[in-house]
Amino acid sequence: MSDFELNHASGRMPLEVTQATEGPSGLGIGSLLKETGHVTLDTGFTNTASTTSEITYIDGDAGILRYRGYPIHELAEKSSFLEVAYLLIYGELPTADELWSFSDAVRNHTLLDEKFRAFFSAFPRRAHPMAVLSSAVSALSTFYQDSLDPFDAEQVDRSSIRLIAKLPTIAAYAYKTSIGQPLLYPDNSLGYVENFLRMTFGLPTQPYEVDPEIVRILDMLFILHADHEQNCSTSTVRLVGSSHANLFSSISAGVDALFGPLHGGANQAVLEMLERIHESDDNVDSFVERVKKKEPGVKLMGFGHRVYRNYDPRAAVVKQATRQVLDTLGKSDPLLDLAMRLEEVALNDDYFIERKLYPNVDFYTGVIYKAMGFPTNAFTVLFALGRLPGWIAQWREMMNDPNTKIGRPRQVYVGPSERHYVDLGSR
Ligand SMILES: CC(=O)SCCNC(=O)CCNC(=O)[C@H](O)C(C)(C)COP(=O)(O)OP(=O)(O)OC[C@H]1O[C@@H](n2cnc3c(N)ncnc32)[C@H](O)[C@@H]1OP(=O)(O)O
Ligand SMILES: O=C([O-])CC(=O)C(=O)O
Repeated sequence: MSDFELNHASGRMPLEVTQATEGPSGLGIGSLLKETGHVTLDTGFTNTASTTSEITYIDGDAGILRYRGYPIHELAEKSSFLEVAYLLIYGELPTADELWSFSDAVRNHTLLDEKFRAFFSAFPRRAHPMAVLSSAVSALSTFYQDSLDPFDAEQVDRSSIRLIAKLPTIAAYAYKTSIGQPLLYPDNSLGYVENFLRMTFGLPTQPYEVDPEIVRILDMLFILHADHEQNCSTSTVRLVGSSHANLFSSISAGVDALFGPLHGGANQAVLEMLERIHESDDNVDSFVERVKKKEPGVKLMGFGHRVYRNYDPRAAVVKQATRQVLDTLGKSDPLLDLAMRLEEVALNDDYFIERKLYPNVDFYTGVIYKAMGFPTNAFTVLFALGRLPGWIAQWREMMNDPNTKIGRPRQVYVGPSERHYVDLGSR
């Protein structure tokens, strides 16, 4: 019997606690418990690795991000989203033939079952698109019962392709339903992003035209979002998958985790924050003062990151792209000037400097999505479309790792010690 079990059996406080930074190095939690009787308390996993991984490398102090070894700015400049999806999932850049086959497989699966289309009209008009997306992804498993075995490589490949192919269709249909417009079938003569934009903004009676520069920039934004190692949603995908839940269920859980404003939902929250500042008497300086006073609910959204203690390399690329999109569309947006002013004030203020708070990937994306015509509540869906290959790659890596165990953190119990039931009449 281990110390831990003895403690429990005697009814004393069950666990001694070791701070994450002080625990003996090189021991997994199982062995840590066996050898020391101590468990690591690390709320928020600030210093606990949940896995080894070959997919994404981040050096948060140096502002470095690489997918499978390739620097993010090279991929953003030279690659395409489907190529990056292949790289993340299979570990190598595809040859021309491999990319063609992969893209062709995706093209062949963009359609949703007719019965599935009816699903969208069941939601209330004002349903948040992330809630619709998560439900719809979960529901995919009911249509594709032939590809749910997490240990059958061919089935996993089929589910991966289906997800990548159908997510844009689902996202577009969630939007169309919310504004009461008819759903368009995918047009598989178009590229991945153009097809998505057409299903989102096109009308059955009119030809759809979009500037290729807008397509390129949205494709690049998807690349920038495609993976970020063990973030909240990816860890959720892994945790759910660790119980051997199928890929659709695991990804649906990832969508839910992404929804929150501290994670992917920050892109929506940033735009709402900018609009509130713009429409109110609050100017940038007084808003920043309120943030620093930590008024309840007042944060500089789109700032701060658990891993980056230096500028998020993606934020720099997004900032530059914001200007390009506005120029391409011949638009201006006072919210961009406001965001730049907020950034300047924050980056010169001791509160943010001491805490190493910089703009993250979500700070500028909202201004771009707004200029492209997306409603604010659709922004996080765009993040999900980008993050999908990363979720899939991480889930597959975990399933193929012989060391994977069901994810099951321990706790430090701080409730009452044993006490005895008191009859209702005596309380
Ligand atoms: C895609 C992504 O998920 S990127 C992140 C998107 N989220 C956001 O933009 C929301 C705003 N940012 C945040 O809430 C946080 O910075 C997070 C969630 C991203 C990271 O959280 P953590 O790593 O747990 O950092 P934590 O919340 O402990 O912050 C450290 C300190 O900086 C402060 N801080 C962190 N972010 C912010 C912010 N955006 N505005 C004001 N203060 C902040 C905290 O209040 C804390 O101050 P303290 O030391 O005085 O208590
Ligand atoms: O890594 C994180 O904690 C958040 C995230 O997903 C990202 O920045 O893309």
